[in-house]
Amino acid sequence: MSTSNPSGNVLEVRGVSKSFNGVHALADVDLDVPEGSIVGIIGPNGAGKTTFFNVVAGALRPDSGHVRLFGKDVTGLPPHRIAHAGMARTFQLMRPFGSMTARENVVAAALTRGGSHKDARLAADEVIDATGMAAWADATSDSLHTAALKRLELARVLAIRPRILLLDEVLAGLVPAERAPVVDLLARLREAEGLTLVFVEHIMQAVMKLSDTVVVFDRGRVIASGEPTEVVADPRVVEAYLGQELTGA
Ligand SMILES: Nc1ncnc2c1ncn2[C@@H]1O[C@H](COP(=O)(O)OP(=O)(O)OP(=O)(O)O)[C@@H](O)[C@H]1O
Repeated sequence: MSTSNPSGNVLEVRGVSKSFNGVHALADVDLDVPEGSIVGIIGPNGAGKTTFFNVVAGALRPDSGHVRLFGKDVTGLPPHRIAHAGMARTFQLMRPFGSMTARENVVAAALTRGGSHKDARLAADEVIDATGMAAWADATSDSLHTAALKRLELARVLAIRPRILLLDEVLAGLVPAERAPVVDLLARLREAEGLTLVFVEHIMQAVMKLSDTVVVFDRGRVIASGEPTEVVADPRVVEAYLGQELTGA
């Protein structure tokens, strides 16, 4: 798929709405994600953040609106077609193959890019090192604790070598000492490989550190968007989200 997209945006979302039984999970959402940028999405529980990822990644068809990826309209395409175009995502609930080792799960992800088993094993070794999984990479996935599963989920999507990555709360369940290496890795991948990243996160330290742009969802709408320091000072954002969240972050 071409990168010669005149807008310079990897992802463009226009007027996307999605309702469930009359509940507006998304209401007329617009979002631009420039190539190589990091966009942090925040908002209270039920604001529509996961629904947004589901629509963008093809798991849900929007009721109206459009999603463009690398300049091409991908609205309503199935997830595998969108993945093939260069987008990968993580899930809040991780679904590794439990009887396989962590390493085998990462190799399986790398194989989805095509190429040989040998290439997939090399790619897996690289992300296993980068995500700090080496010590337990040969444990079966169903024996892993939450922090390890989070790392595995991240390694799995990185092994796919996406051009744009959607991360849904990859830091939740990690203690602060475990979060820093993941945040550093994401920053490095953007610098080294030009990875474009859109991430949903409640850990505000990470949001402030990583994001070029912070987008705030509330009741299905984007209520603020802009530079991190400006957005967190916006009274609407404090009222909708940060007032309660900052005390617990
Ligand atoms: N499959 C579904 N069926 C019915 N309602 C749904 C479904 N998915 C989401 N919703 C509703 O849509 C709204 C947005 O939910 P969503 O999970 O997108 O929010 P969120 O911002 O990701 O929340 P959280 O931070 O808790 O993950 C909520 O009211 C939720 O109950």
